[in-house]
Amino acid sequence: MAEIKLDNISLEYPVVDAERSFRKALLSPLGGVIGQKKGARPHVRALNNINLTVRDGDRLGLVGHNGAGKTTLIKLLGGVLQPTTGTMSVSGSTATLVTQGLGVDAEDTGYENIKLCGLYLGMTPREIEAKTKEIAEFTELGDFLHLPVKTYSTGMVVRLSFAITTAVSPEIMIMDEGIGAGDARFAKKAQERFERMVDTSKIIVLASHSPSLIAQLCNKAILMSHGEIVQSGSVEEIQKAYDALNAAA
Ligand SMILES: Nc1ncnc2c1ncn2[C@@H]1O[C@H](COP(=O)(O)OP(=O)(O)OP(=O)(O)O)[C@@H](O)[C@H]1O
Repeated sequence: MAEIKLDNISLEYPVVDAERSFRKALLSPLGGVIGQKKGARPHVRALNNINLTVRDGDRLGLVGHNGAGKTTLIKLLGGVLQPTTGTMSVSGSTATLVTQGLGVDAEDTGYENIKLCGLYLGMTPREIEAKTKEIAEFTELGDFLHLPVKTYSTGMVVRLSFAITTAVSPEIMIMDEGIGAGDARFAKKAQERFERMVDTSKIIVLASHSPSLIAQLCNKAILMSHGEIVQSGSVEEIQKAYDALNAAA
């Protein structure tokens, strides 16, 4: 059984070189909570006292304003960030799908990137070897896969990173804004592959500003604001609450 459990999670980013902009930033209506303890560096409290349980069958959408803490929560769930306080447990194989920041290295060839990104995604070297041919075919990049990624167009990089990230079959999919899918023809076959991955996963957590993407992929949602969960419920309820929040702002 797959499960994610967060107990009283808070996460603070230390702010380096903040003295100059600190006062101005205090006035901002967006973002997390900026604070400074006596004698310590300023910090941004991006997540504040988060309690959340996500179970098998849950497809959870994260909704909220810029700087609400969605990406930070995604990075925490993906193991990229550690909480400052609180405890987190994740049971189930997890893949974090972000097009940007997947770790595609422009100096390396397509094939080298398949190996390296495969490792980031939690595949074993043996699994990567077994999947390389299929990933390569799916990209349709042919001999370009022997060349450094810096020789690719933007769409070619998207094809490569999409093919790699969707080669895994995780129990838990963590996603920021969905994943890009290249030109129209590639987008069609990418959609099918992505849907297969969604169907076979047990838990999805998706942060997005797109109401239609959330409605398409999620069966529940939480509304975040200033690093806190302010409401949880059905996708419809949360979209309504978010619209109301925006209308009041
Ligand atoms: N590396 C960092 N260093 C310092 N503060 C950061 C860093 N990354 C994010 N923050 C702060 O943490 C807070 C939450 O940011 P986060 O990126 O999680 O928000 P978000 O909800 O994903 O926003 P968006 O919708 O704009 O992507 C913001 O106040 C932001 O300024």
